[in-house]
Amino acid sequence: MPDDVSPPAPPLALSAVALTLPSAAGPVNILRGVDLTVNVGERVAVVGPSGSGKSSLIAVAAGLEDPTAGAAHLFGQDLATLNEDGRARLRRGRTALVFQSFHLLPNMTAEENVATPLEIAGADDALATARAWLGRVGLSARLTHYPHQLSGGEQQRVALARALTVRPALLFADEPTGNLDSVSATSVADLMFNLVAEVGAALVMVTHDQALAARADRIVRMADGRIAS
Ligand SMILES: Nc1ncnc2c1ncn2[C@@H]1O[C@H](COP(=O)(O)OP(=O)(O)OP(=O)(O)O)[C@@H](O)[C@H]1O
Repeated sequence: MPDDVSPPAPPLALSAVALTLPSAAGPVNILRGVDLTVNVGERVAVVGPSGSGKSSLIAVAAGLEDPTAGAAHLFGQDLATLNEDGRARLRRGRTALVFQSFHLLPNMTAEENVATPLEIAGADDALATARAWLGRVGLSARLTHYPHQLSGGEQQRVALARALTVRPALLFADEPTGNLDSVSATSVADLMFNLVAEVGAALVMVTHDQALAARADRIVRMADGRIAS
């Protein structure tokens, strides 16, 4: 390899990240010095007791919350050096989020939900691509159904299609199977791991499910706002 080809920046690098938020009872130290680097294509599970800061870590990593101290880099860019627009541009198309409670737009059909990020990205064939992705997640027969007409597992499969259709380099998933029965959870997890591998995305996944965590390349355990191991 020529000397001037440097390796790609890690999709995510957090260093000494602290997050303190105000509350009626005074400031709460939610994250207390988190160091975490996620490499290209790496799948990381974040586990730990309730309240240990797992969702807050995702919020900072995804640029939804500003760290009080420390630095968060996405694809080598320090988020602190970017304004709101710059962060949105950096995230758009390169990161995606899947939540426990699906977060589909209720007034849009399944295919419209999946097409939306493609339209925002300026794709010409957004609806056709959305339909193809819904086929990939086994929902060809549900294209024009609204979220309330879909089961939880189906809604999460729509959310996965919506997240991955833009072929992000980094997927955040916060309890992606937390609201699903065990059969749906397994099928959503299988799809998520297959699709993440196919698009070459790194994955940062918060979960209470030990079997799901065990499928990751690495498990990070949080306790009291820190990475314990
Ligand atoms: N906006 C906020 N203001 C004050 N405290 C907050 C805020 N958001 C979260 N917290 C507190 O920060 C701590 C960490 O919350 P977080 O949601 O990150 O934990 P978690 O590990 O994801 O928990 P769970 O597994 O229950 O979802 C909790 O004690 C929570 O009450």
